[in-house]
Amino acid sequence: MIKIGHGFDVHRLVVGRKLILGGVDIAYEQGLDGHSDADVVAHALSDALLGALGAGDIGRHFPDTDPRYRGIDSLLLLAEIQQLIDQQGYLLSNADITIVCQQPKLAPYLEAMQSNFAHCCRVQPQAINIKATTTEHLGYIGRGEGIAAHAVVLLRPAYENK
Ligand SMILES: Nc1ccn([C@@H]2O[C@H](COP(=O)(O)O)[C@@H](O)[C@H]2O)c(=O)n1
Ligand SMILES: C[C@@]1(CO)OP(=O)(O)OP(=O)(O)OC[C@H]1O
Repeated sequence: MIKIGHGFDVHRLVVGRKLILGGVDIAYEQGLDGHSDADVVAHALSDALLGALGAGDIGRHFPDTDPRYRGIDSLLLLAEIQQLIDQQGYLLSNADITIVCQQPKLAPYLEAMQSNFAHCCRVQPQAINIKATTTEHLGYIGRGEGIAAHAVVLLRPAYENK
């Protein structure tokens, strides 16, 4: 049986933090606030994968009250989630991700994010599609108060008998 999952996350932009998206360190005057590295794109993908597994969300697996996750690289969390997918006998078929961000321009960084996610999830880069869009200056994202990301994934059985 194939399984679908959806993930959504938002983090606030603040001065004095690095901007890490999809594991890529992006040159910008603000970064995302959070207990972890606040990689909103990795979090949306992680939630989509956990959703497809029927395994809750990243807050349940990696609570923001746990000092082990302070400042953690969210790609490490994604790699742990990939282990759960392996254990349940599934493979990632494809992921489609949309980053909602007024600024900065993300197009130059999308390929590096794709490569990071493909490495963590052990798939070909073509299985991971990442898009960026603004909100045409509307709302909290348009005012530059934060960045959001959406992800949908399909998992397929690794073995014939599932
Ligand atoms: N942070 C962003 C947002 C968008 N892009 C690219 O610009 C294109 C146009 O964006 P609209 O919101 O005006 O539709 C979009 O398709 C992306 O290719 C970007 O690089 N960084
Ligand atoms: C991964 C975690 C760990 O603290 O990251 P945060 O930076 O707190 O990000 P959020 O998306 O609010 O919740 C997920 C958390 O579990």
